[in-house]
Amino acid sequence: MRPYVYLAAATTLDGRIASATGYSRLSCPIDLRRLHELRARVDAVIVGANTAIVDNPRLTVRYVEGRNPMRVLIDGALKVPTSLRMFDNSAPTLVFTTAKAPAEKIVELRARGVEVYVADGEKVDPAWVLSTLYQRGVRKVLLEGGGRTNWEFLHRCLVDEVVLTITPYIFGRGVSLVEGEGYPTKEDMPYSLVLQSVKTCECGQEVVLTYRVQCKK
Ligand SMILES: NC(=O)C1=CN([C@@H]2O[C@H](COP(=O)(O)OP(=O)(O)OC[C@H]3O[C@@H](n4cnc5c(N)ncnc54)[C@H](O)[C@@H]3O)[C@@H](O)[C@H]2O)C=CC1
Ligand SMILES: Nc1nc(O)c(N)c(N[C@@H]2O[C@H](COP(=O)(O)O)[C@@H](O)[C@H]2O)n1
Repeated sequence: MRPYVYLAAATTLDGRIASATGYSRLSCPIDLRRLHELRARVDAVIVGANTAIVDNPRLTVRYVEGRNPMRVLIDGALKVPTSLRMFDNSAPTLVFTTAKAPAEKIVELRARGVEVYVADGEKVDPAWVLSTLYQRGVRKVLLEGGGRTNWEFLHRCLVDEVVLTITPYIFGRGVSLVEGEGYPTKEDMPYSLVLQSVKTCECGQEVVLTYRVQCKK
């Protein structure tokens, strides 16, 4: 069993979630409130190591009333600094890593109240992350990127809904919504995307698309 998984992101018109320099502040304030409403509705929010390093996110609920979700970091080599804001104790925080992680970093994080799970293999299996969260009572998860982590979940059909805000920018280069090995044709995609809703943001410049992800298997 696994939780229901939302993938949320803001992209430019050319599908980037960040510029080549890592700049990613795309959403308008109204869209950020929508994101925080979603955070308040889920039990856990997941990010990958690069997002944690580049954005140093808090991953808390601040722009609306609501409880903070559990924060989950996936970082196979545990390359993030232990000074990240997400380790500040303002919400329960879990790290999924592998035996490649420096032992002293694991000790330090555990001493600071962060729960660290160490996978057996070379990589962290996203299905294992989700089943572990489910066993802990997590029923809804928000995947907040970045591109590589989005691929890791989408490629395995572990996302149920994509909530995408299209913003009026074009970067030309940078990090795409999904960064993986890719598919040669649309037929090779292991899932179909079914449009659920199209909403113009109250700011008048952004469009929020919601797609259901249907696994082909
Ligand atoms: N505009 C938006 O909505 C958002 C933008 N971003 C941007 O995305 C960029 C980062 O994206 P990416 O570079 O694609 O990196 P990412 O944030 O997806 O992190 C990838 C890293 O996470 C770890 N990781 C992920 N899955 C793993 C697995 N299964 N096993 C082991 N380790 C795993 C690895 O260290 C991997 O190198 C940042 O610039 C950030 O600002 C991130 C989230 C939302
Ligand atoms: N939905 C969305 N829109 C944007 O414009 C964004 N930049 C992001 N980024 C995500 O939010 C995290 C920052 O969270 P805090 O404000 O620090 O709580 C960032 O790391 C991305 O996961 N998302």
